Amino acid sequence: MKILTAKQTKELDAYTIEQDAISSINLMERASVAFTNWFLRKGFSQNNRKRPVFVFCGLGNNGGDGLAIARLLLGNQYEVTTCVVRYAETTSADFDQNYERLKKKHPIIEATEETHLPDIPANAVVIDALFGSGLNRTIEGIAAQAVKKMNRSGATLIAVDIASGLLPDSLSSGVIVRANYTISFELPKLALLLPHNDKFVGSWEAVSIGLNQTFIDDAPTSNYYVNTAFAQKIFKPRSKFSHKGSFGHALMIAGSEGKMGAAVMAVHGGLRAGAGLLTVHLPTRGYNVLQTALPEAMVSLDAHAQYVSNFPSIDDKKYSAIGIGPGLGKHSNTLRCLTKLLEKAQQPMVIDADAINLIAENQDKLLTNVPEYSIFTPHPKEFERLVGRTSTDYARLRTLKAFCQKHRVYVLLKGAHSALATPKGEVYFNSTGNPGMATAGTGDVLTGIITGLLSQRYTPFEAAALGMYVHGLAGDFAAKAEGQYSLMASDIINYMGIAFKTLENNANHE
Ligand SMILES: NC(=O)C1=CN([C@@H]2O[C@H](COP(=O)(O)OP(=O)(O)OC[C@H]3O[C@@H](n4cnc5c(N)ncnc54)[C@H](O)[C@@H]3O)[C@@H](O)[C@H]2O)[C@H](O)CC1
Ligand SMILES: [K+]
Repeated sequence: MKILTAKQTKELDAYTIEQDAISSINLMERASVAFTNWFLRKGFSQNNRKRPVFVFCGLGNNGGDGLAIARLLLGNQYEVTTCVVRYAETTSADFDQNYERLKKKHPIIEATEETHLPDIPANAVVIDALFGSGLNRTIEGIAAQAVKKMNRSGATLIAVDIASGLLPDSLSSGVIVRANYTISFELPKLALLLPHNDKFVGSWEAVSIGLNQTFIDDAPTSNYYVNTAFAQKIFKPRSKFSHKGSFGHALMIAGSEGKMGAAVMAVHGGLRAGAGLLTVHLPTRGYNVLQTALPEAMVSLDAHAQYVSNFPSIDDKKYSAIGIGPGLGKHSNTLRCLTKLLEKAQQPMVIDADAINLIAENQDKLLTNVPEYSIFTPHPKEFERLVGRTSTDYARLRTLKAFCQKHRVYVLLKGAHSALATPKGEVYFNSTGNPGMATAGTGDVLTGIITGLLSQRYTPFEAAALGMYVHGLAGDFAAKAEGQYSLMASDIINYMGIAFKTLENNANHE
């Protein structure tokens, strides 16, 4: 799914009106109906009574949506208080039409100064329709006072399209609505996916309003959203005649004294992701642990007991994918081993954890030897070690894209909505996952999954995108069953089967 800019969204809106024989007022009605349907599904009742609804409207089309939504909710027997915040003289034509329609049957509060703003009880549901994608500067005056009042109310705040004050695709400042929910029209906006905006976005959903698909398909963008449909397209179901040789042989180089569990997690992830064969290379002291935990894996033993200091021959292309990093440690011999491996390796690798840290600490020597199209899987701290500090989410995205373009690698920056950047400078944001997954070992599982997929001849991009999606989906299933608090990395492994099965089932029904 594509993520478009505010400017493109406006063009998309206009194109749909022109091409699809729908008037802008009817498109507004569609958007308002889509919002209201979502609202009605949620219900927003307390003790079997509908909670009071307060709608705050601006003067543009976002405000027009608010007026239409107020009308639709009145029709569904909600008790609605509507307030138009008169921060300027001019109003949009579609705002005017919806204003007249609503005013005929419902009183509208006009707020030109703070004392006019209605008091909001804490049990209310507030619909924020002050500004949408047309916002182009910080909010001031009576509109800012309205935002502050909403934020102070303790009520549930729902943003129409986007929280007022939040710019869709650039850095925002000033007062911003702290929404609990955001209902974005048609496509997600970049701002919804960035960590620092979480408090303004809440949980969000994109609802379809039937905007023109040809325009969307043709629109240039470098930002994408990896949803189920996207992952489904990448997923390859197995054919009847496949055998374990069809799914490659993965090599995982991992583990050090006290961190052998990381190797176990990674290997487990790789096997559950369907690697035909998997050899793990690890320090001798990890042998019993590994073979006991995972008899399905083969083991290549290092020359050293406590850390990795060498690696098995990769000359004969025996391994269709190599992953390195989980629990590796940063011993000087391990650094020497990684240096040699990078010199030798001809194929893209999956590079995680201490392998990233070692590369970060020895950039001049190591970075140029990383095989093209390798996949780095850093968490934000590891990424910072690699590229330095960045001051905002937008600056970090720019740095991420530039790093991938310069070194011709993929970087999967982990977090809520993990961001997979490509050598072309595109970014693919993940749709799956939950805060329960911020716990020990989940990154090792991800490295294993991606290595396992890479070994089955998914391209590096496909392996990374599908891997991050399935990892998050398994985490979501695990959280549903076990709750987010107690979720452990091994739960993700346990739910990987169900995650893959959803893709298998859908593929079979196509
Ligand atoms: N995208 C779609 O296909 C549809 C979108 N709809 C809704 O329309 C809004 C966008 O509406 P627009 O009139 O362009 O802008 P806003 O309502 O967000 O803002 C109004 C107006 O206010 C001016 N302005 C901007 N920033 C400020 C500020 N800080 N202070 C004062 N005034 C400001 C500016 O001139 C804006 O134009 C979209 O979000 C959807 O909710 C349609 O209903 C359906 C299709
Ligand atoms: K809004």
